[in-house]
Amino acid sequence: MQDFLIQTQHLRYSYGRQEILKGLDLQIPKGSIYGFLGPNGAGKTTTIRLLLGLLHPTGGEIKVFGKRLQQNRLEVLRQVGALIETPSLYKHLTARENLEVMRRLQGIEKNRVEEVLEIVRLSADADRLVKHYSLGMCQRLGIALALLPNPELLILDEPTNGLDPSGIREMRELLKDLNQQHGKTIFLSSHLLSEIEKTVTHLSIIHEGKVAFEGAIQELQQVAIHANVLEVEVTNTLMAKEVLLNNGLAVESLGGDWLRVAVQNKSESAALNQLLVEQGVSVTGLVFAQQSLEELFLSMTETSPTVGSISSSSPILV
Ligand SMILES: Nc1ncnc2c1ncn2[C@@H]1O[C@H](COP(=O)(O)OP(=O)(O)OP(=O)(O)O)[C@@H](O)[C@H]1O
Repeated sequence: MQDFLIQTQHLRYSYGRQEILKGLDLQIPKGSIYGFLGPNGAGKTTTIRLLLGLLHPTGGEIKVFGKRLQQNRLEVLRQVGALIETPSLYKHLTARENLEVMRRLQGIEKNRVEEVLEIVRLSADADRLVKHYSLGMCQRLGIALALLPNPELLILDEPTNGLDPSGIREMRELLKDLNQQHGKTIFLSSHLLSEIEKTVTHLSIIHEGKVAFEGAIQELQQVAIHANVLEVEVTNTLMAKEVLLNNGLAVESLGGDWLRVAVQNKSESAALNQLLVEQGVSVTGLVFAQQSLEELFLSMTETSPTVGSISSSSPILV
């Protein structure tokens, strides 16, 4: 049976009357790099605060390492390293001094400072003042601080937010290294699939307080492969739309003489063409388009799903 380091069941949270999480079910496999994805304001930081016991759920349950968080908070959180938004650092101290302060406070052995500096690749800059660090270096120092007690699980809130492309690349490499060489399970949030799709092994997508997708990245890629659309140019869009709708197809106007129709695969273009011609509509253009992962993510998190959106109720071509 798969071992999950974090499990939430029907997790609910409200700020006053605003219900942010409406029954969130998450399962984070041990050994994974798990991306927690959702648009701005979806409730990612709120979920992370709940996972760290900084907020209390209004409903549902959280288990970390198989134990109920509320009853075992201190014991459980000892094995969790976290970075929420930008790390709190002493800017007038060096990286080594920042780590040293935390090491002493937590009663950790001295050589751990050198180890974590090496892991986050800051050894060469360890004696520079943090106020001269780039944002990417500050983020890596934040991760080094979280790593001091050698936790099994890391929870990171948007660790690539605001980083330039080279900072994002360094962060990706660091996360993979932490996972593969140091055995850490990593839960990270992001609002951009493109930033994390090369890094994560698993992910979930939240939309309107619930999970719209959860699974391995390959499963999402499979969904995208099957999420095809046909773009059709016709002489009479009104009539074409009626024919397609009458045949149970999801149709969207693209402007001009073009319509977009959801299909299962390329071979269905011929059937659609025939259907329109038989009903007296001339087809002057047909383009088959496969959704990218990013388009799939956007369609899953749009307020009203469109033709390209994927759900078990997505219409399928005859
Ligand atoms: N302390 C608070 N009091 C009231 N509402 C809040 C508070 N914190 C967050 N919210 C609201 O809860 C919703 C979710 O916020 P949250 O920060 O969890 O989203 P997020 O997915 O992390 O977004 P972002 O990517 O923008 O950080 C938003 O509508 C936000 O305005």
